[in-house]
Amino acid sequence: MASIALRDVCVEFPIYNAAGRSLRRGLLRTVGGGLDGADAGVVRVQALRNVDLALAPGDRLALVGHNGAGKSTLLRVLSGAYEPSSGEAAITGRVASLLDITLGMDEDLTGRENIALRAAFAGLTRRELAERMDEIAEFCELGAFLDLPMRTYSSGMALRVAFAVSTALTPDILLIDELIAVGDAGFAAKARARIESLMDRTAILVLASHSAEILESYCNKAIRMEGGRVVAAGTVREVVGG
Ligand SMILES: Nc1ncnc2c1ncn2[C@@H]1O[C@H](COP(=O)(O)OP(=O)(O)OP(=O)(O)O)[C@@H](O)[C@H]1O
Repeated sequence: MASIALRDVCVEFPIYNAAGRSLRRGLLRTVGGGLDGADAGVVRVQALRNVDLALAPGDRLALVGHNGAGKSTLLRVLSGAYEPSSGEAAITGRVASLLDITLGMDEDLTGRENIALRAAFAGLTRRELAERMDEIAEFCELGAFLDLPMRTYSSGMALRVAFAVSTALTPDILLIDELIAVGDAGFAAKARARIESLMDRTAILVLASHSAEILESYCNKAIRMEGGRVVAAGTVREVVGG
């Protein structure tokens, strides 16, 4: 069964070449996170501080907070991309994350080869991939381009491939950092429908967004982050409005 349990999770990024006073002062004025400059020459950005979170099937969590509050860092901990610097993160279930979706695509491989590579990373078996390849290829609407190296693609074409494969499998846990429009108007409508269907089918959804309207339509609970901490939790209306 899908579940997320974070206990006292902290994530910090040590920055080793930030000894200069002006840089340090500059960093201290930044919008989010938190800084601990205790060690000589090392500034530590505290991206998450003592975060506790428990989610079960049926939970659709909205992540709210200003730029730099820690939302993306939290999503990356949930995706397994970041290990907590301290505390514990226990994530059970197959995770699909729509974060940095084009990251790791190899420009020298064809779109089809990149799909196979990404599918393998996402945990699809060869058989699952074989069953889904035609549908993924069709969804991209790239015709013969799918068998050309991705360096011949426009950025929108690369995004179509990344999006199609990232959304090809029903996950237990779905992580989304802003619902971005993918491609031109026609493709964007098709992409939104595909994400909505995925959101309906996943057991747990975590969605970070700056849009109250989007969060209210898709989520049933919310947390607000500030300086890497969870500062409020409740219904979407309470947290987004507060
Ligand atoms: N790789 C990194 N190295 C150093 N600091 C980082 C790194 N990633 C994030 N941070 C810092 O951690 C803090 C939280 O950043 P994060 O990206 O999680 O915020 P966010 O809430 O997602 O913001 P946004 O709404 O702008 O996407 C910020 O202060 C940011 O500068």
